[in-house]
Amino acid sequence: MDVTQHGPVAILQSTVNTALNHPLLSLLATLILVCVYTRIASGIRYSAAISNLSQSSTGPKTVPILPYWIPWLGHGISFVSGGTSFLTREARSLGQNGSIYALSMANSTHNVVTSPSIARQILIDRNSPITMEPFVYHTMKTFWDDHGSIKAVEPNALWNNIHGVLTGMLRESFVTTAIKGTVQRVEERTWNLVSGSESPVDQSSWERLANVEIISKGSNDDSFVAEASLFPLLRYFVGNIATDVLFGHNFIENYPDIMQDLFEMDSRFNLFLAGTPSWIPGMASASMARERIINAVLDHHDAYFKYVEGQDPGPRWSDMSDVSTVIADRAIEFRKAGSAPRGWATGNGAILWAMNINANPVIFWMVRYIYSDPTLLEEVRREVALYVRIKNATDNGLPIKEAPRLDIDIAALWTKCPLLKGAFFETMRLEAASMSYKMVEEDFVVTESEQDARMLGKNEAQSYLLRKGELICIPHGVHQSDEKYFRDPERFDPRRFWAKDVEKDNSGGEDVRVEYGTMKVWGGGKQMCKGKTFAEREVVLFAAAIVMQWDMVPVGNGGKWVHPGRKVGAGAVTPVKDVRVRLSRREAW
Ligand code: HEM
Repeated sequence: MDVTQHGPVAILQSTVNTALNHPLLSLLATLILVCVYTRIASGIRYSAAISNLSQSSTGPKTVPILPYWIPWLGHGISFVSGGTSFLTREARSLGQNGSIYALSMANSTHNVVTSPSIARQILIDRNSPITMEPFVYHTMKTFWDDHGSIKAVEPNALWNNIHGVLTGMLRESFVTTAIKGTVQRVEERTWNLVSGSESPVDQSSWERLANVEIISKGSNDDSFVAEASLFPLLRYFVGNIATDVLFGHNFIENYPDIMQDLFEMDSRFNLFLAGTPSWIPGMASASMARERIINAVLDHHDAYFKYVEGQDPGPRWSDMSDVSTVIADRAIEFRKAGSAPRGWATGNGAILWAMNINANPVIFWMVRYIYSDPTLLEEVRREVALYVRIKNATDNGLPIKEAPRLDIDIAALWTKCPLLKGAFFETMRLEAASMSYKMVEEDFVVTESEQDARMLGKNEAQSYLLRKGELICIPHGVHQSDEKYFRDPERFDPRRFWAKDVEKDNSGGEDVRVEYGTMKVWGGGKQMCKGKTFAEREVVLFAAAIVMQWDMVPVGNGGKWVHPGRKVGAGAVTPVKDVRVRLSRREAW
């Protein structure tokens, strides 16, 4: 048909006919048109917001939403797949306007804050009208599949009594007991991080998961050389002790594979959060692991309730006296609030998860960084030698002697070892790209500091309006890798966080202060990391013990330590490549 002869009606009719004859092609064309329209409309809106930012009018500015192609979903795919790397790229490409920008995802606005002064105002200022509650409900529903049991708990009981127990984790009473138990286990077990047993049957779970292989048996029982995959070795060694400290030794004995399930479930964190159903390929194994964790915690709590009521919880739970106060008190508060069992199982499972997803990889990275620099290794060993000693067991007169153990002064490791502490802070800067997520409860204005504005090359500080119902995402890793704040950001510098007056210090290190500065790796506000005080001691404890007890060199790469790449997840990054190392025990120093 010659449409030029028949006008607009004929054109429309012809289009409809073509669409009916080629439905798939038409659908595709419509989708492309919708995406192009979305990109143009969001681009125009973005340009208007940017030009408004550059005008010197007073009053708060609108946060520019980056342009996007796909309606409703917006930046969702890039965010889920790229995480902090994607957010960093966008922030850097915005130059002067990079202190705060917004993404559109699932039809809501997510304000991404990269300026440390705005982050501080949101996290620390108690008057900021922000909440994390919707995000917690969402995480419990999608990641933990709580069947709505957390939402069903009366809010006052949930946010005051049950959540309030977590605040106790920051108190000395919790930290002292939990750290004392951790120190004791590290003192006893570091000797057998690699036991020397060749058969997997005699090896511990972390040795089996790290594929420990004995390379040379040595001249006596203790001196051997072994190869292991360092990341699983440390992740599971730490996880085993941490779980024991949190849930008690019966739990880890009854559920020795719980850590594997936890990390399996965690490997799909972003996909769970995006609402991906468990029948989608690749999700089944993580969903089954989640169900096993929930059932394990249910079993544990069932026994614990019997134990506190003076009933017999059965032979598998013969000693529940070492369940930590945080798990015990929360279980009891959940029950008092009338929660369904799935509520306390997922709620306390989440504590186990929070305890292991950051600290364990951080310990791996810290150990790797220290060994990869022979001078640093030597300096750290010299610094901690007084506080991590080796004690031979007293002769019991039997043919099989008890293994030597460490004797660790944890208080001194934290207060008198600035190099160790500095290496910990620097490891977190590079490898713990944590994220704080909040929701705005009322419209409010945030303002960057003059100093942050200058850092971005602006003449004056700017204020931004955040609107009720919008979300705030603070990706701490974007700031932690910003060369404006951390010179030569890719370089590992264990003295970077030493306070400025260190040059005047003549004490040989003891009086050096190590400060977080603008780094807010623990988040902040009501939902700040409750494990902070514990984790600070835990990380330096494990790192110091391993560094003193073991020698290690990498296998492959010509014996050089090569960065294994970063896999982004919910917590600290994990290595992309296997880090295979050769270990031998140090028996004296
Ligand atoms: C290096 C290790 C760790 C890092 C970097 C870290 C970081 C974080 C961050 C960024 C948050 C969210 C804060 C926010 O949204 O503002 C958080 C929450 C939390 N962390 Fe940690 N964490 C670590 C270790 C631990 C450990 C060892 C425990 C347990 C003993 C723990 C328990 C928790 C809990 C319970 C929450 C939730 C707090 C709440 O909802 O009130 N964390 N952590």
